[in-house]
Amino acid sequence: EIPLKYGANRLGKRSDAAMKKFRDNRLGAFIHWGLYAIPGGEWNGKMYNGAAEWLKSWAKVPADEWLRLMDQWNPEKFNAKVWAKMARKMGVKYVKITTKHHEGFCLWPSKYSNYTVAQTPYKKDILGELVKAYNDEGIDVHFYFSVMDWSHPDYRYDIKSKDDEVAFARFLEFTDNQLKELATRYPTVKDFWFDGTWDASIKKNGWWTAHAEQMLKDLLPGVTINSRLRADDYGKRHFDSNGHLMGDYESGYERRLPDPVKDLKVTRWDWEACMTLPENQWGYHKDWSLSYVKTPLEVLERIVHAVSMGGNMVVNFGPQADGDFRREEKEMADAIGKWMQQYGECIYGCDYAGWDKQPWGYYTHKGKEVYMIVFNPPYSKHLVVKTPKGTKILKATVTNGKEVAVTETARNEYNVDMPAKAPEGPFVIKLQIEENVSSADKYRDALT
Ligand SMILES: COc1ccc([C@@H]2N[C@@H](C)[C@@H](O)[C@H]2O)cc1
Repeated sequence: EIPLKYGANRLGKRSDAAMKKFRDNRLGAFIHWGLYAIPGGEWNGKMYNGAAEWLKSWAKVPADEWLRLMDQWNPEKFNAKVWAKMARKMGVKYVKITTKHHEGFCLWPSKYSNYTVAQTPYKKDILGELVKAYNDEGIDVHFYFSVMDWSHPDYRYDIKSKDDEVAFARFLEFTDNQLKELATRYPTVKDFWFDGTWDASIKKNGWWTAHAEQMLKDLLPGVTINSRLRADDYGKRHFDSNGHLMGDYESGYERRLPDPVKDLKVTRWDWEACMTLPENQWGYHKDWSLSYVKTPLEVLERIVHAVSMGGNMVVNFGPQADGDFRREEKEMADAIGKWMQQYGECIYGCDYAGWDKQPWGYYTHKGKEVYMIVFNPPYSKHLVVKTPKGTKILKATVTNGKEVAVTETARNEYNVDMPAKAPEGPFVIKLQIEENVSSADKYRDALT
């Protein structure tokens, strides 16, 4: 292996209680909220169909002009308790909040910046209100933090001169100060999800990313840090130059998921995916007709898909400038929450089952049970299940308790019957299994 000073500082999954809680949570929500919610994708009468939180970039708005949006920041409908109830009803176990996105506007009254809620008509500490409200509902809070900061004169995309070096060193100190401020003002925070770390300036300062991870872990024992923060001695990101995952979980699955057959390598480490409802929009965009908007069923399938491969899923919400949510997002939270109410046991605390993927849906696993989550019921009315060598199915029950017949059809192959009355939407069959059964079977392999 290549000797590294700033590579992975641990091999394999973390096994401590804090990481177990991160993993068992499984379902989270993202909140992307900042000045970008005010223009909502439109600038000087022109609608931009790129990500609304990137409007400053698309419309080439100078930082001082963009930050004047602060004068309009006064979300009169904002009520952290209402947000927290919506999250609880959706069944999310954690919420990731944009403390500061690329624009540099801080949802907390940072003393290291003039671009914070304290300098707006709203004045109050939005982040503090949200942390308390979510925690009061038993929901963990994670912080999204963008290292790239378009408001800061010392940010550099690359380091090409001594001046760049000096300015960027000041910028990294500013960033350290903000991170320490977040960790000390909000000590119940459970995770930092770094973004805006792809530029050459960061890749040339891999040491700092290792230092930032360690600094937060010293301040908040147990806190989790995403791989996207990290660059090693040679600028390699997420996985170091020896191929080892840096940080505590992989955070590369943004608006995409690993293939359930070809990408089974992801089951070897912890990972968390995040997704949007319209294709590109994380921040509030006033016109969702510009791209396809996923249905609750399509969101649900992505949640189950992630958990079936040992990952977490974070579903994004982009609140309006007034502090309320758009109708589509309220309906999404309701629909997902209803399903999680009935079938959440196949998500929370569950992991990859290690069984071959079948066309009817996904497996998850917890303790001695394997769950079948059926999205595509077959005309045959039989759900084909192939178990690993030595594993037998003892019993199959629909989560309402009714048993369904299980017929062994070949070695380690079964037909699990669809329930007589197929439920309206995706449903769950719970399998009781016995492992390491060594039984001589009546089957002969074909000689070919
Ligand atoms: C240049 O491509 C992107 C796309 C999205 C992002 C940010 N990551 C997501 C989690 C959102 O915060 C989005 O703004 C950054 C760069």
